[in-house]
Amino acid sequence: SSKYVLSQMHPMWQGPLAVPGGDRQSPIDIVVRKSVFDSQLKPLVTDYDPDTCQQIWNNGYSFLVEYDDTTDKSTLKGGPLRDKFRLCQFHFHWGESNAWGSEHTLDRRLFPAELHLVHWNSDKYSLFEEAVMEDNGLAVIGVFLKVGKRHEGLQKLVDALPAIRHKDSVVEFNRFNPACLLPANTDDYWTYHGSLTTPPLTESVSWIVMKQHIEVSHDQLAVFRSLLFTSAEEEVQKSMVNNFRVQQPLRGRTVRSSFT
Ligand SMILES: NS(=O)(=O)c1ccc(NC(=O)NCCO)cc1
Ligand SMILES: [Zn+2]
Repeated sequence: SSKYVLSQMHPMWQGPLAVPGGDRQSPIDIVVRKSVFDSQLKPLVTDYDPDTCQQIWNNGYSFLVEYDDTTDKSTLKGGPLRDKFRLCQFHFHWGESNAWGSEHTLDRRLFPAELHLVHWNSDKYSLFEEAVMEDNGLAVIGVFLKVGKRHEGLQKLVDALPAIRHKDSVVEFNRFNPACLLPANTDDYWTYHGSLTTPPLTESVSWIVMKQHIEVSHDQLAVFRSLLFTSAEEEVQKSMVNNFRVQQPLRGRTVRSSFT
């Protein structure tokens, strides 16, 4: 209806936000031929307990599926990581069209969306809020989405989205195993040191970007775009689209690959 202003550029995304001394900002363009194979990189080991899934909510930037991270029940280790990391939430970034939407790019190639599984170092810290301030306090797995066949595992999440259309809406969400959103091959990835891609943009993230994408249907992605940036009370509603940050300078960082 006319009440909904389509794909208003959300103020937060206009241009790269300068971060004082920000020389390891994310996202970046991964120049595949410039990535360096590192034989020391191990396969990722994820061990997610679907019973730790708690709620799904619209935080005004994306929608988050939050996990109980008070114990080591849903964890990530291996890969480039020395410690054990606890899953706290996952979310996505997407465009208003299938032509763009991802945060990272591969040789400048944009994907329609990108999944982020957010973990914090539970060997060293006792809370996300502590870990987010520390070098390598966080580990985020990035998975590219392409439009194709319907993703059966995603559908349970898609069906919950109409209930959290507006900013700050929350619904209970249980028994979802995020492993179903990982690609078949999780041995091949790129990794680099970077930052959160939304405020506070802290430079505490070991990024692990999967080489293999997952496929979701056009209709499933359209439901992501039916979410709103705005709360129910606001006069003008803004479609939640283009919630990605622009690529940031590499500043001499090396992107390592786990595969040749
Ligand atoms: N897009 S991103 O870099 O993966 C990212 C992850 C977590 C956050 N912040 C966060 O998780 N805050 C506290 C609990 O939600 C912000 C950005
Ligand atoms: Zn993200």
